[in-house]
Amino acid sequence: MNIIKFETQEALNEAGSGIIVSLLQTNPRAKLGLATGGTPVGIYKKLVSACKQGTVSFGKASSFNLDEYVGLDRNHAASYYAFMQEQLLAHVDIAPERCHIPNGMAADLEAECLRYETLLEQVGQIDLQLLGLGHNGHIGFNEPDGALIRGTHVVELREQTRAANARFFDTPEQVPTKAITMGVGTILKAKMILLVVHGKDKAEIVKQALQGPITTECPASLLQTHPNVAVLLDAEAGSLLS
Ligand SMILES: O=P(O)(O)OC[C@H]1O[C@](O)(CO)[C@@H](O)[C@@H]1O
Repeated sequence: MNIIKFETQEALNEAGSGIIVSLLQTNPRAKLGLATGGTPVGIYKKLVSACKQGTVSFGKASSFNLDEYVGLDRNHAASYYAFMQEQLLAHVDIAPERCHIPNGMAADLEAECLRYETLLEQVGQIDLQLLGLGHNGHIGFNEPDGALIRGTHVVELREQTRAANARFFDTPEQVPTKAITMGVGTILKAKMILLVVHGKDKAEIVKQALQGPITTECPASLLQTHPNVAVLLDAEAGSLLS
């Protein structure tokens, strides 16, 4: 694992977007695994600027999001579909038909998980998977558990996760109780993983994930088994690392 600490958010976002820009410059057809949540927003802003300035094009790239809430229409402001449009996809030159996200409104959720996992298998390896980190060590929406499901599946969200994401909804009760997520097995298939973490409130889980035992009770700790992971931390998130 290549762990890099940054003094400022600005420097972290510059480095994160720089990695993605370099990838697209060398491989314009790159398959990008994208994440939601507060963490990648600054990186997405930099990518939008780079695209507007002509430094990079997403014209031949494709994107595959990690997860989506169950039961939230894509037009709902807090859906991950809407989030991705607002933060990145509507502002860069990516072809809409090459942007993929699970459909949390599918009548048959199991069939939707199978469709998404099959799509990922058919397109081949994701070139770069961007990840944030949940306070309990979740990646995508893979919550800590005695065992993890390898592929794309429906997950019951932990109360801690719902509470953390309540800031994106009008009331905490509106946060869905379920989501569709790529599995940790799906995530680990990517050629490269870029894990980004901010803030003091994640310092302890960063230490557990990167330097603690590899356990399904901290899904992010399984990233230790991947051969090509870059971790970008702000000074606070990295403050407990030895
Ligand atoms: O970046 P945030 O908002 O702290 O969220 C961390 C992680 O939690 C999720 O939002 C899911 O709860 C992920 O999508 C994200 O990577």
